[in-house]
Amino acid sequence: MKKNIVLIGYMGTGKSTIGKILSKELKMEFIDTDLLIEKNIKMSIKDIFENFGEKYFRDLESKIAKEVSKLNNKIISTGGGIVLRDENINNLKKTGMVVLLKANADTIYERVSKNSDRPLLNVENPKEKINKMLIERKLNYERFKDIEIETDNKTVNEIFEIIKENYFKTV
Ligand SMILES: Nc1ncnc2c1ncn2[C@@H]1O[C@H](COP(=O)(O)OP(=O)(O)OP(=O)(O)O)[C@@H](O)[C@H]1O
Ligand SMILES: O=C(O)C1=C[C@@H](O)[C@@H](O)[C@H](O)C1
Ligand SMILES: [Mg+2]
Repeated sequence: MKKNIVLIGYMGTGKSTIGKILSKELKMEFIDTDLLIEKNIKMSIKDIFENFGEKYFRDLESKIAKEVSKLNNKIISTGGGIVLRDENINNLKKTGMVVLLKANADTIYERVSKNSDRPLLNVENPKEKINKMLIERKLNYERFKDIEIETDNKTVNEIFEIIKENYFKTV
């Protein structure tokens, strides 16, 4: 029974992209908490935010975090705000190695600009919002990590290799 690999970090740091590679290469099932929420409620995250508000989304997210924490041998890519509630990340840490993916605001802005499906960044000045949120959330992201990776100047393959190496040291 192997530990999960749990990917945390701000939007656009590559959690879903790296998660899929880890899943394929390590032959561990891939779970994306954002996708799981959308599948369960049959609604996009954008529509959940618009129709029911952020609190409703966060409650769904906490429920999912608790559920997936019961699993083993999975690659779990999380929503960027999973660290906003201690209970979520405490649950995930029990069965998983927590990998924090980091990127600076310019890199994030460039990466998320390709896709406008992120309700919290649907504002007049997304770059300013990214900067503000990175500062507000810094401690939440840092507190629970087992390892952290700066992704700005790394290819997805380099990031994969770092996670793999660390993972096999711990299991
Ligand atoms: N190391 C990298 N180098 C270059 N591009 C990257 C890297 N990692 C991710 N990307 C690109 O950045 C974009 C965002 O990546 P991804 O969707 O995986 O982020 P995320 O952390 O899952 O975001 P969210 O929290 O919003 O779900 C994608 O277009 C992806 O191809
Ligand atoms: O950083 C956040 O708060 C979010 C990140 C996305 O993954 C989604 O979970 C949602 O758009 C909220
Ligand atoms: Mg994602």
